[in-house]
Amino acid sequence: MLEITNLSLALAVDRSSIEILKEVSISVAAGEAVGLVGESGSGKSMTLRSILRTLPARSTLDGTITLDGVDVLGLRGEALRRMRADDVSMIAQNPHAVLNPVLPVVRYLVEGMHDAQGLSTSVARLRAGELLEQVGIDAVDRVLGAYPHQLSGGMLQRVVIAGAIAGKPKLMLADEPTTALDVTTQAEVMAILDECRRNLGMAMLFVTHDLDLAAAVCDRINVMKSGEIVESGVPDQLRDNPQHPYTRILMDSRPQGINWTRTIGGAA
Ligand SMILES: Nc1ncnc2c1ncn2[C@@H]1O[C@H](COP(=O)(O)OP(=O)(O)OP(=O)(O)O)[C@@H](O)[C@H]1O
Repeated sequence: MLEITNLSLALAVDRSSIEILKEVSISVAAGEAVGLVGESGSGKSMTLRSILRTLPARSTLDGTITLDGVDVLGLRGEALRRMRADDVSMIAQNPHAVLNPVLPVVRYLVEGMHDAQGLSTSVARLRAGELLEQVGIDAVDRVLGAYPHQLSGGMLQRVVIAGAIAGKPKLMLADEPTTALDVTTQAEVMAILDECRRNLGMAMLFVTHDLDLAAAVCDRINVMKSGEIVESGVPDQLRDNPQHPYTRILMDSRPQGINWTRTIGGAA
């Protein structure tokens, strides 16, 4: 469904050009969860931003990105807006940066559904309640009426997930969606995201620096270093028999924290 082929990205900074991505190829089939794992600065977020076409100015892209055969890099205007509204959703690291701090949560969800799906306010309000239930929120009315600063990071990230699944997009881009949360909340939010994705049959490109977490939620994993994919494989293969020295380093430097495979249940 998503095919990224030989994607190279250069950014013009001052008078020079920095190579950010080098011949990156990643495929994600319908309903599949694919991981993109690597250290900070390796180019994971820039890969996601290339798909959404939200790169900084003065970026030069080479290669192709197709979504169900549609040339994403060729989309303009209304076609690009529709792709972002209907086909692809994004969950970023920090939910506080996503919601408007001076508006209650209900406005975020209702306006999102109004803009993307053309729902009336009353229908979108009902749907917002259903979506919050889907992401495991009990006190729906309290959360809908709350302002972002009145909610915990985990609760807010659930709201962002609710917004991201509202239009049942075919592809979810998740950029370290639990990194900004405390450890117990990370596990809860990750389990909700995984469950929603599976229930709706959505594909996901999942960015993390944590190989164990990627192994727990993904069917296949790509390891990225300095803008290049250095190894790809199914989770067991990468964990039990890593081929590239960098994958071995990632294995050896795994954070000792949550046992993700036990928490999520394991995709493989
Ligand atoms: N606006 C920008 N201008 C210039 N360079 C940038 C810009 N944004 C990112 N970069 C550079 O692009 C490279 C890749 O960054 P990217 O954010 O994709 O890394 P990442 O793997 O997602 O890291 P992290 O895990 O910290 O989010 C880095 O070297 C970064 O410094």
